[in-house]
This record gives sequence, structure tokens and C-alpha cells, in this order.
Amino acid sequence: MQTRAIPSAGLPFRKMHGAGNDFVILDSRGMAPVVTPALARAIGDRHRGVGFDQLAEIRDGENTDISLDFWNSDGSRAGACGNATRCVASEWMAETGRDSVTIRTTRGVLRGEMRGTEVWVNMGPPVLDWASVPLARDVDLLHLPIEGDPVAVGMGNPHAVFFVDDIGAVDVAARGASVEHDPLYPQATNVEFVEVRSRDEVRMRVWERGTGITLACGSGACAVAVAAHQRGLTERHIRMEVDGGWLELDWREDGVWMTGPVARVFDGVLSPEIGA
Ligand SMILES: N[C@H](CCC[C@H](N)C(=O)O)C(=O)O
Repeated sequence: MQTRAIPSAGLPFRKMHGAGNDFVILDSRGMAPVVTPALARAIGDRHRGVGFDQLAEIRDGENTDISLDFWNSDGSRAGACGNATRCVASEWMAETGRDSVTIRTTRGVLRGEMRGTEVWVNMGPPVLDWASVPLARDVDLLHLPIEGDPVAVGMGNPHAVFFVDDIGAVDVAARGASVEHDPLYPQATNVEFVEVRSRDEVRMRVWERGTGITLACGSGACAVAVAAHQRGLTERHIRMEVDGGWLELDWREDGVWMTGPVARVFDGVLSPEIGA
């Protein structure tokens, strides 16, 4: 795809948090996209760039209000990013005064809407067939042949959800890094660890594919809500404590809906040298 160069005046960006999941957001509406894998890595470098969990590039809608592309800090694409979707949906509705938004992503059209003061986003239905997660072969998604008996769920990106008795005892970095590249996941996977506290509340910690430990992961939270309900552990509507705060998930007929805190942190301008 044809990308444009960073203008000599620099590239404006916005830094936002969604429950501590942190994003650099670029707005390329009306222009060619600017992000390449190398630029994503440069901006994502916390010493030489800005640092982020994901980079989100807003693009013109295609029969939608807007489109969104997501990148990880290692330069790979993230097929879904629930918390950045909530951040952008919230900003767009505040700017336009509208109470709903449609967003095209690589997994299809997502919808955000205001419910009172809360911004809810429908992250779409879970993907529950092995080839589309994707997994390498036909296995029982509810009991993967990986130590720790995880559940596989696709939310536009792959997830492996582990249920544990004591989340404080899990070495998220060590386990996450090894499961991320398990051969059962040909495109690698995001890895979630979950302690179920009641039928409506869980605690979750996450290792993100291409990024590492983050304070929250929206698509991961959706995958956890689906996995926990499928295992018979929780209701369809739950509260989830993550390292960066609380999310609320509601698995309905039309998809997994999610809400939680969003924060605008700062606006800045990247110098053209960042891409050099
Ligand atoms: N933080 C994101 C998910 C990033 C997933 C990414 N690490 C991938 O490669 O799939 C979220 O809120 O959904």
C-alpha cells in the first residue's frame, strides 16, 4: 500500500490510555496512510520514540464513519484492539456530538455507542472454529493440548485463556512469552491468565503478542468473557479487574460488548527524523 512521508512540519499524534493500555493515535483521514512496520517500531521505541502498547491509525471510513488500523510495537499488525477502539470511539463521539459510531477494522465493521456516560463498543462475535482463530490443527478449543489447559478464542486476533487458582502466583512474563509462540498458534497468540472470583467477576492479567505485558487488553478481555462463560464459570455479563483498572463485558447475540475508562494523556508532534 502507498504510504506518505512524515511532513516536514512533523506528524501530530495523540497519546491515550484505555484502562492503562496505552496508545499513540494518528489521524490520516483525507490522506494516504503513514505507518509502515519500520515507523511503528520507531514510534514504539520508548527511548528513541514515544512508546505505546499499540499504534492506531485513523483512516477514512468505507461505508463507515471511520476506519482503524492497529500496529504492535514490534512492527507487526494487530488484527483487533479493543481498548484503542474504545478510545477512538469516545473521541469521535465527543468531537461530532453523535452518540454512535461505525468503525471498519480488518475484522469487519465494529460499532460504538454512548449508554449514559459510558462508551460501549461491540467487538464482534467470537471466532470459535480452529482454522479461523487461527490454530494449526483441529483440536478442542475448550481444552487445548497445551500445559495449563487453556481455551482458544479468536476476536479478530488469537487468544489463549488460562484459568488459574491464584493469579499472584503466575509468572506472566515467562509463561506468556513461551505460550505466545506455541506451534499450535501459527500466527502466535495473545495470552490471558484469569482468576474467577464469582459468576460476575474475574481478575485478568495479560501477555500481548508482539508487545509483552500490558495493563489491559480489550480483545483479550472479550476472549476471557467468552472462554469463562463457555467453561460454565461465569454469566455472560461480567466485571473484570485488569492491572490498569476495571472493564465490563457483555457477550450478546450480536457480539461481545465492552466498556471501561479512557483517558487522553497528551497531544504531541513527531519530528520527521523519527522515521529516518
Ligand atoms: N491491546 C489490544 C490488543 C492487542 C493485540 C495485539 N497484541 C495482537 O497482536 O493481537 C486490545 O485492547 O484489544
